Amino acid sequence: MSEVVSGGTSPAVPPGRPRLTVLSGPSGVGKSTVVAHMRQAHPEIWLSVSATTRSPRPGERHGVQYFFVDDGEFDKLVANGELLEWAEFAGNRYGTPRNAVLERLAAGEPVLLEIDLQGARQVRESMPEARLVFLAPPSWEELVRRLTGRGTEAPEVIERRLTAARTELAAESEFDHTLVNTSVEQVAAELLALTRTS
Ligand SMILES: Nc1nc2c(ncn2[C@@H]2O[C@H](COP(=O)(O)OP(=O)(O)O)[C@@H](O)[C@H]2O)c(=O)[nH]1
Ligand SMILES: Nc1ncnc2c1ncn2[C@@H]1O[C@H](COP(=O)(O)OP(=O)(O)O)[C@@H](O)[C@H]1O
Repeated sequence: MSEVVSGGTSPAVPPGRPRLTVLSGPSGVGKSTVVAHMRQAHPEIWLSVSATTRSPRPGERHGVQYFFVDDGEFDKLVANGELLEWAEFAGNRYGTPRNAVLERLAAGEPVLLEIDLQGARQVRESMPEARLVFLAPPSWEELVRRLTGRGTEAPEVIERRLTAARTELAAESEFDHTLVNTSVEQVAAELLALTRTS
């Protein structure tokens, strides 16, 4: 593939428009683990920080994993048009702050969104150039094992997430690519390649 070089000493930049990649997949499949692994080696892949009404898990910090907001604050974000997309998932609301994403894309940086199926569908509508990637578990049993083994949710919350997972798994064909999360290292490398190519 040919590369566009913008100047004598400038690094080569990938041709085409800056890439917006959306990663979705059922709760517990390993999205955060894979993204963290990829970004450890490639911090230049910018990950959008979403707003959510869910409570922080132990160790989660405001502005790092999420912007943790209450219902009233989320209502305002929606009313002011500040979210690129948003959805209710398993009893909480989640949304992508619009401006930060548009600024990064305008600066030519690769942007990654880690959002649910409903959000992915909204992005497909509003930004059809986005690349939609589905992260699938090796099996249903392994998904249950990972979600349960993470130990961050109560049994009834796990049940809600597994109910959502059935819907999400059924929608895999709507995505441009499917990656099966057997090996974190391998999937992180595949995801990196998808975020960088036009
Ligand atoms: N639509 C949408 N979904 C989001 C957003 N941020 C996170 N999610 C999704 O919400 C779901 C629940 O996220 P979370 O409570 O962090 O649980 P986890 O993904 O199991 O760790 C996951 O499918 C996330 O990808 C967002 O901004 N918009
Ligand atoms: N390839 C993998 N093999 C085994 N366990 C994994 C793998 N990827 C992730 N996990 C584990 O599965 C659990 C859920 O992963 P997490 O990244 O929190 O999922 P998600 O962000 O999709 O909800 C975590 O305990 C994580 O360590």
